[in-house]
Amino acid sequence: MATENKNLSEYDKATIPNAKSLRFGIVVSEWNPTITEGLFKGAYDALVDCGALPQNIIRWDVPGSFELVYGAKKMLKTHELDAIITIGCVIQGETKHFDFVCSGVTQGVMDLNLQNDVPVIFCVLTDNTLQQSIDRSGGKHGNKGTEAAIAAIKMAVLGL
Ligand SMILES: Nc1c(NC[C@H](O)[C@H](O)[C@H](O)CO)[nH]c(=O)[nH]c1=O
Ligand SMILES: CC(=O)[C@@H](O)COP(=O)(O)O
Repeated sequence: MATENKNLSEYDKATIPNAKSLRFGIVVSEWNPTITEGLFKGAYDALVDCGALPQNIIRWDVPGSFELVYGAKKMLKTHELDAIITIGCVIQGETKHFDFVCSGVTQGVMDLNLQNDVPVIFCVLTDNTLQQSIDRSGGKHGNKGTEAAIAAIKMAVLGL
């Protein structure tokens, strides 16, 4: 199902574990800040709506999506967390740089999940246009940050 057929912000709290005892890290890319701030708000608000305590949500900012992986790796080493959300917005430009940034952050986040016991959630938009990013960060398709927060809660308690 494509995003256009699913609202990213919809969730049923009755199906979400209470997050009051969970600790979250959120690493946010500074590229396309209007978009990434919208994604962060979606994630933060959903975590709190599901019971997470503000003092248990740590935010670090990094220059771009390519740095999300190092930021999450360093956060894992310095904090005891139950899940990390990486937030970025990569928009196609004139060159192939888009391809390498997207593949790098995608593989890097996957590697962190394979190498550690803390789930790292991939909340990185990889869009063709700014409008697609607007639509997925609180626009007509909802907010991928909200979706990422729900994934973070579910993965934090997986197997418990
Ligand atoms: N073009 C975008 C970038 N590019 C910057 C890289 O992420 C990285 O910071 C740089 O190559 C230095 O290592 N980053 C985004 O997050 N979004 C873009 O659209
Ligand atoms: C994803 C990028 O790095 C890209 O937006 C940069 O734009 P360009 O490919 O025109 O240099």
